[in-house]
Amino acid sequence: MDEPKGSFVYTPKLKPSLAFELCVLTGKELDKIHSYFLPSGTKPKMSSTRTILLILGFLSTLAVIALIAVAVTQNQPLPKNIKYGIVLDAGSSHTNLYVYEWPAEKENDTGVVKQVEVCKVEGPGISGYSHATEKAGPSLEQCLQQAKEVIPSVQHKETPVYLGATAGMRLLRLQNESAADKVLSSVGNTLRSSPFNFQGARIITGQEEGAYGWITINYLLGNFKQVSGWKKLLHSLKSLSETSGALDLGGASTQITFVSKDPPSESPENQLYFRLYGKDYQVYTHSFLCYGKDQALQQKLARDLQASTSTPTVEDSSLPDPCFHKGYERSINISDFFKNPCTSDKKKQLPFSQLSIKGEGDYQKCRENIQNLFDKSNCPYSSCSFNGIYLPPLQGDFGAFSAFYFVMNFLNLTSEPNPLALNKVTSTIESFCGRPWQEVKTAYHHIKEKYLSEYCFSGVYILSLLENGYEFTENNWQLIHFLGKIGSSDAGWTLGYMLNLTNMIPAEEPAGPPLSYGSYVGLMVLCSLVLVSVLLFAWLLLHKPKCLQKGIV
Ligand SMILES: Nc1ccn([C@@H]2O[C@H](COP(=O)(O)OP(=O)(O)OP(=O)(O)O)[C@@H](O)[C@H]2O)c(=O)n1
Ligand SMILES: [Ca+2]
Repeated sequence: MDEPKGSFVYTPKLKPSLAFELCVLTGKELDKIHSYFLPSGTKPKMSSTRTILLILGFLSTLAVIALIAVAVTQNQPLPKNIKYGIVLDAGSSHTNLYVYEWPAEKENDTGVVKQVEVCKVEGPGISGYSHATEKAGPSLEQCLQQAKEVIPSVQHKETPVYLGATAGMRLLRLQNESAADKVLSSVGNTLRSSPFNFQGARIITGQEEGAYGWITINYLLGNFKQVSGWKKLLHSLKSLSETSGALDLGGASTQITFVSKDPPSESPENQLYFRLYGKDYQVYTHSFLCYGKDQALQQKLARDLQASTSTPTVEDSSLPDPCFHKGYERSINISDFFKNPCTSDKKKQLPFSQLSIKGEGDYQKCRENIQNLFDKSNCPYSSCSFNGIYLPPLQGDFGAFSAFYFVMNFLNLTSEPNPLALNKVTSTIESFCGRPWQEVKTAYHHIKEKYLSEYCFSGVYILSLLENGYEFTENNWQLIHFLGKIGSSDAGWTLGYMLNLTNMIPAEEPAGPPLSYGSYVGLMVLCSLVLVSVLLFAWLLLHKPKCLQKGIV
């Protein structure tokens, strides 16, 4: 087709509206179209109103496109400015270093901080350096080096580093305060001389350990999420169990933390009050020192020794133990054994310095044996867990982590999303304990002997702690979820500790834009589409194509 000439210059952009009219072309209409292309000087037949409308329509479409383009580009999230934080979990059995990262501009949102690195420090926990306190700090060097490689060097100086020590150091402080101080000062010196921003090395309380574990899992599960509009209404209708309880089992202590319904606490030392993202939480927590799985075993052995000193077996320095596999033997140094505050009250003069433990692999006897660790004889409150410690009625779901997870995961008992029934868990542990040590060792040769030899004891201990100690039953057992990680982050107290110390959890809901970025763009697109449709409709009304007039289409 020849290029149209003349004063009415054909604009290709008008083509779509013309094409629309070409639905039914009569001879008369073709003439009309031809008239658009008449040379200059020839008066086009199209009315001036229609021309104006066409131009207006075209301009509006352009405006809408421009509007969307501007909205999308102008409100694009800024390139990520990442911040980092380091927490060292100085546990009784070992130290872990965690590196967390989060986008700087979203500091107060929920669920934005995630773990990007974990480094297991070689050797024992820092409380294990009580005889060589100056070596505690240097033991952390290798993991600090790893953190230096993960975090960009320009950000080293601004990256906070915290060390929190738990039950191992609480015990060392009870046993030898000056050794505990020296260990803390050694690790403090090492961290101070690292390129990071040292924020302190201290022994955290059992209450803090419980509280920060609870904050960690609820933060990671998104239970503190800020909600608005109709979701807020739904949220307020939900029951109190919108947070998950936290069960933490370490080597030296264990913690239980959950939102309790009972308003006035009978035992104020177990009660914590939080205001997080504009919501109040009344949280029950308790930490049992000496009830971590390593110390519980020490307590059990001390009791067994005490009970059997009069029996001839102990004279030949060997002690049968139903919680170890048949054929397993372990030797224990008696003088070290009773220095521990968890066993010192059971101290006995024994005619030998080494005790040999001989496994029997008997679940029932082991269970009865362990049950004695939980004294249920006196309770000064309306309800107790054990040893006269207040426990309100259990409430909602629980996340069970650390050694709860390590042990249950080894025994294949962490099934999610459908947790196993209590009788299945019991029978699995019972049959595992009944397997001879040689068979277990061969089947799991890749697992450290220290861990492997104790999974029978630990499995029975976990059952006893949850069933006898906290009184979980077959009815609420499946509310316990054994979890190691949530997303990429380990479940534990460290994340909650850092969130708190960096003020990343606000008490009040931060004022944010009423709409999220996605909803904003969506709304813009919708409004624009409505506008275009209205314009198109108006144009159609004023310029009815023949096909519509005749009802052909
Ligand atoms: N794969 C693993 C890893 C650890 N463990 C055991 O789990 C316990 C340690 O649990 P952890 O939560 O790391 O305890 P700590 O933090 O060291 O101790 P605490 O919190 O009491 O200070 C130890 O008995 C350790 O032998 C295990 O059985 N299997
Ligand atoms: Ca721990």
